[in-house]
Amino acid sequence: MIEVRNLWHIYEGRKVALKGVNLTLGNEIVALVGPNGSGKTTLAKHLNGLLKPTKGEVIVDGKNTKEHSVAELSRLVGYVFQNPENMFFEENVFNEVAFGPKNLGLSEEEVEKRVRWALKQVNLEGYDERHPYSLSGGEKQRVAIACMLAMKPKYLILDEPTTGLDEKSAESVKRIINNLYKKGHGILLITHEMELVLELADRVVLLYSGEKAFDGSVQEFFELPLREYSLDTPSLLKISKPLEVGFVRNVEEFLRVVLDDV
Ligand SMILES: Nc1ncnc2c1ncn2[C@@H]1O[C@H](COP(=O)(O)OP(=O)(O)OP(=O)(O)O)[C@@H](O)[C@H]1O
Repeated sequence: MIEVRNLWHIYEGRKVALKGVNLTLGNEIVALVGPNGSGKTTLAKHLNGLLKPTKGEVIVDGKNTKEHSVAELSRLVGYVFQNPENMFFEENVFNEVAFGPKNLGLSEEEVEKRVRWALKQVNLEGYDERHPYSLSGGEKQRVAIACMLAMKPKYLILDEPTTGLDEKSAESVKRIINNLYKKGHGILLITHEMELVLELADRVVLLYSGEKAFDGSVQEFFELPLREYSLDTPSLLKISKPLEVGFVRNVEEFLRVVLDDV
């Protein structure tokens, strides 16, 4: 369990980015949403100790982030940044994914085992020799997820994992996220894509001006006046509301309800 207790973050230059945020993350998919500048990235960076609280505390499976290094916390909390390709620096996929486990000081055999396992999780077996920059956007995103998985973290933070991907790649990344959740990972999904929230999340946390404005179910979230928070309503809900089909999470559910009524 990750527990964020009364977390304040004030950047140098005195920008108050988080104002007393409380949050828990267990084995669930929590969507972290909010307008630009509301504090999402700042909050996420606290979960693996990249930032330390100005006030309050963050406890990851009993470890207070103030008392543990980023290296230690990264074993527990993996973070896939937005536009991960900016972080690739090895000449092939195998070495890219092996980089983290090697740094943990694992044996060559264990490193290879982890790389093979991680690439399998994201359906990139056989991509070992490919140059990371030669891959498509979706494949790069999957390599970035594999890099993180190879560290075997319990919790995953994914920052805009499907933004900029074509539909097929986005579907594949969504499937991977769902599988990881089913395997027992806690997942924090930072996104501006409300379709993704509707389809994948168990719970939604809305930040507004550094404060938690909402923390609850996906259905309750989509009943909020989202425009006031500069957020959109997914097209599926715009269509389904006037048809009074109730709350549906994806096109298949929508069709099932609509066709049942015919
Ligand atoms: N290193 C920094 N120094 C000073 N202020 C910062 C720094 N990083 C972020 N901020 C400010 O803190 C506030 C929260 O920023 P943050 O990046 O956490 O928001 P966000 O919700 O992730 O935004 P976006 O959706 O645009 O990525 C913003 O006002 C931002 O300008």
